[in-house]
Amino acid sequence: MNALEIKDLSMRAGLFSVGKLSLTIGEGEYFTLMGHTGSGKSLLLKAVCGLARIETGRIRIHGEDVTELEPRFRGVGYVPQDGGLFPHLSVQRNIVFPLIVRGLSFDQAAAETAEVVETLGLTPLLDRAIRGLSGGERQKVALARALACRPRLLILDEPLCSLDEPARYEICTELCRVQKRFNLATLHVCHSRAEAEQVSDGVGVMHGGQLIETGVLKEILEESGHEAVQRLFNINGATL
Ligand SMILES: Nc1ncnc2c1ncn2[C@@H]1O[C@H](COP(=O)(O)OP(=O)(O)OP(=O)(O)O)[C@@H](O)[C@H]1O
Repeated sequence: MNALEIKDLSMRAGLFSVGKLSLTIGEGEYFTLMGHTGSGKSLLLKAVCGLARIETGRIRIHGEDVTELEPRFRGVGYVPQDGGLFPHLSVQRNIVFPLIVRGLSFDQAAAETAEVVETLGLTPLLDRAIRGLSGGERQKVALARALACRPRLLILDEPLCSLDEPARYEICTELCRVQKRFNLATLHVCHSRAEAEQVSDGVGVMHGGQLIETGVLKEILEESGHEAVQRLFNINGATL
């Protein structure tokens, strides 16, 4: 069974429109969504999370039609572009937050998230304030919070854009490890070819609200005839 199936999705935001767009992500697959700024990547992620209204189409997660479901019932772990952490709460309070909202006590939520905290090496940081954390540490906390509810699908919107190359490489390695550990299908928006090469099983390229390429990155780089793809990856001297 596929982890995510998007069929004939269309949506609007102001003057911008997306679609009709179809995309399938397999069980345990790490799928990276790329494209120039303003091509509709974040809108698509928000539609899958249930945070943006769609006009047509269906969204299925592990076979269940979630098109009409509220975000909290979709089983999606979402890391937004800015991480979305609560600055006034400690690291641990941030991580357990989604479980507290669902009615668990703090102790239950702490026990439930212990494995994720341990896997991401966050135990020494649990009592720290968000304010003093490095960019990489914040990204790990945001990731732990997204994993807290044991999602069926992980969605990451440019989670590493504020990091320098070594930190990005380290977190990418960590991401891959966690993703494989939990066999979690992942949809990850990124702008970095190096990042996409490091983590992806499959890649999609968006342009003007359309998904213009999907497949293995190496083949897209070698074979795509789309000018927008060639510009995105600076192929044949085409520049951004
Ligand atoms: N609420 C909104 N109202 C009006 N226009 C919107 C709204 N949300 C998004 N848009 C427009 O839709 C287009 C696509 O936005 P989106 O955030 O999906 O781009 P993106 O591909 O994620 O870009 P980036 O890589 O810069 O994050 C943009 O032109 C944006 O200005």
